[in-house]
Amino acid sequence: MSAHDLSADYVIVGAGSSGAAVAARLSEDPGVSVLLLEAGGPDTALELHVPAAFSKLFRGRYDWNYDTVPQPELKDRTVFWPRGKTLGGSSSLNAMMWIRGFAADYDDWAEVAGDRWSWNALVPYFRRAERTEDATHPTQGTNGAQRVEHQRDPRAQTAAFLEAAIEAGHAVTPPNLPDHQGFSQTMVSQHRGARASTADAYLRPARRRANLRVLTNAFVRRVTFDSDTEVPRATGVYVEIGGITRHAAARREVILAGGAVNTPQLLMLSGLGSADHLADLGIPIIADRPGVGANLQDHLVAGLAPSAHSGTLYGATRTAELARYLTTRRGMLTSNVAEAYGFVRTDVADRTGMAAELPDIEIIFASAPYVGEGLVPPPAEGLTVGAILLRPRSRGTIRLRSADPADKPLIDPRYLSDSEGVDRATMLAGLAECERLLSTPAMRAVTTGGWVQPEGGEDMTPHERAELSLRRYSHTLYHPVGTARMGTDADAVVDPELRVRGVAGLRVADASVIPSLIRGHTNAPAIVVGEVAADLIRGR
Ligand SMILES: Cc1cc2nc3c(=O)[nH]c(=O)nc-3n(C[C@H](O)[C@H](O)[C@H](O)COP(=O)(O)OP(=O)(O)OC[C@H]3O[C@@H](n4cnc5c(N)ncnc54)[C@H](O)[C@@H]3O)c2cc1C
Repeated sequence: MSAHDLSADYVIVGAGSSGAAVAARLSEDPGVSVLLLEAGGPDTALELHVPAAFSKLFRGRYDWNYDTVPQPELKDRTVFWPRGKTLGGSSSLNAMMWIRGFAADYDDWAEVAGDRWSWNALVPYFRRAERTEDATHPTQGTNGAQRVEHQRDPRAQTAAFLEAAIEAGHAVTPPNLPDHQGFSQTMVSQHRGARASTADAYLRPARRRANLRVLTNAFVRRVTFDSDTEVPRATGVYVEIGGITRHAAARREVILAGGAVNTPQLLMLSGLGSADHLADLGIPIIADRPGVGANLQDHLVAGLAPSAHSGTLYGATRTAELARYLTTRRGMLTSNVAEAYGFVRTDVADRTGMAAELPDIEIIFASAPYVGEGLVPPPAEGLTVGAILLRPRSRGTIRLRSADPADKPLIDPRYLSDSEGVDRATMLAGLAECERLLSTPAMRAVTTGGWVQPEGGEDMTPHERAELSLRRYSHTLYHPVGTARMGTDADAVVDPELRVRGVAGLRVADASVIPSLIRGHTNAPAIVVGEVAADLIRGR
């Protein structure tokens, strides 16, 4: 590849959790050339690497800075949706929680996309991806690309929370078991107290390869097709670099890895989507694929933030903490904030027939009051105990605002919109469990009885606090998936080999293909999707 020639065997769009893995694996073969195009800049800034600083990146230059459309069930609020825009993508901006979910979640994928996506079939990919410190289960990798480590300096309140879980009758278990998971201290995608993104895990070790070219500040506008063939064939992408739009030609395939918001946006801009929607915007149709941008699922979280005695991350911005971090990589700044979590099954799961022994709520614990969607610094010493809706029934959409690639897409997760109200009932049951945990002796010992959020919570009933927390303060846990769903059925956007139906030479490899949300967090499965995609492309 010469400096001016933008052609390659494989053109990959997006250097995020999945895209970095695909690029690194494909370029292991010196016989093929790989061009990785990333819209964001390089990941050199210090704040990308200091764990506790992650929410300081929100609405900054490394964030696509999205907001949803108003959500009727959340008092018509818009919800802030950050997405990483740099090498590593959202793995460079995320909260570093490594939580793989349950084996049953992946077996659900296999139900719609075939056995290749079952838990048993994916275990070798988890093992290939992970480098786990003190692995406790044979399905955990110890020699893979991605560091998964213990926190170096968890807060004392985190131990109190795990004690509270036991007092409330829950089991404390090792993290990342395939089933029967209880409460655990979070393992993190970090190495020695610093963030370990997929740029660290996959791209840095591959950077000297002559056959891998990574371009940053390269904004892809759309995929190009040769429509003279029987089935339109992807020939490359138009990419804007330094204000100039150029064509990057793919000799073999184009692989979209722009994430669950930008990948459906790119597909629609390229003429793949609902024919009516594209026609409204004057976009020439390559294939009528109504599934593009549909099936959007996200994890909603609603937190309660009691006031706490000292020692929370409220103190993390002190100069002494920065000095400690820079000299020893220890102290509060190594925290990923959400230092513990646990899985619970509410009585709603029993009523609605969720398979036995599986949770419908994750309780998340942060040793700081996570308020204002993370956009404001902790206002006081406090904690957060929140409920995450693990398996939402509500489904939303990504749609284009216009035919201009620079326009932000319309994001409508339709939170809590399921007709039977199961999502809302589950969240309220989850918040009741948060209150139960907060009333244990272990939590009472570290909290003051006052409230940071909801403000004035001491004068409210638990139900009033739950209602406020859900309607006024709930927000995304940043886990959108499903907008270019894989499956064997005709409505699926991609087939089980991740090839976009209706065209040739185009695959999707990112969180968009995930057909249903896991009971966990989405970085690990996004990386695994990238690992599998590379094998599929290599014909393995
Ligand atoms: C604030 C935040 C906190 C989170 N916390 C956690 C957590 O603690 N644990 C966890 O497991 N998950 C977490 N997640 C979710 C997890 O990080 C994502 O699910 C995962 O990174 C998604 O991977 P992806 O490859 O699908 O997309 P991304 O990693 O978002 O990658 C997409 C890449 O494509 C690039 N791109 C997009 N459009 C274009 C274009 N047109 N041209 C060129 N490049 C483009 C983007 O800039 C980006 O680099 C969090 C996410 C966020 C945002």
